[in-house]
Amino acid sequence: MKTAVVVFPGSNCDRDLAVALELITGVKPAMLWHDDTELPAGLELIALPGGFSHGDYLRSGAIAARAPIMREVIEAAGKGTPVLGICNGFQVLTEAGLLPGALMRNAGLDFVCRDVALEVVTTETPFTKGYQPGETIRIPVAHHDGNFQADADTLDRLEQQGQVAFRYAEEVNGSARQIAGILNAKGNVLGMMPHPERVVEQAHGNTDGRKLFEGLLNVLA
Ligand SMILES: NC(=O)CC[C@H](N)C(=O)O
Repeated sequence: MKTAVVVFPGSNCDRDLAVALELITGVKPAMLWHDDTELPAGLELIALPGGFSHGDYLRSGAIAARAPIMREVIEAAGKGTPVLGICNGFQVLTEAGLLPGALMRNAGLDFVCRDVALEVVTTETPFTKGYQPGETIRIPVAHHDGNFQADADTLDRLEQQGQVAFRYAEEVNGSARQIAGILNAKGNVLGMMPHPERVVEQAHGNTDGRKLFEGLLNVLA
């Protein structure tokens, strides 16, 4: 299984994501830098980590979305390569136009850093097939710009087409319709604010994030 983690100036969850991917695949991911201009051949997953790319200046993810490597990520996503964006990675994906909507400042204006309950809305995707439909899981969040917003037509479309992957089962940040993670129309790009890579082994206190990577990486029994 060939995976890659894209690192931007200010990313800070890249190592945790790399450790999770190596734990589950047994292979170290390629670590790509934002101004790289080529992807390694045969990638089966491109992962965009959390953090504060470019200090969250302008808007979170806006500058990173215009990095040279993102041209390649956009092209690969268009050809069907799975792309996973976590937290700042989700912000980058919306800013790059790979996912609709925007991540606004949290409704309470606070940085929210805690475990939250999530409903797995669809299991019909490579990212969520390791879960049971409607399952409630606990995954940590850590963000100040996690308030997902889109116009009503877009929100309706996301819901009707099965593009809502995760919903908060409690109030977290003011997100429209409690949306915590969405897919693109093709289903090969997932952005989510919670951090599954932070809960993949018992030492983390819970392993609810592990099934996301296992399902995605086809190592479920
Ligand atoms: N953990 C993260 O990725 C933080 C994301 C983002 N920069 C925010 O605080 O909104």
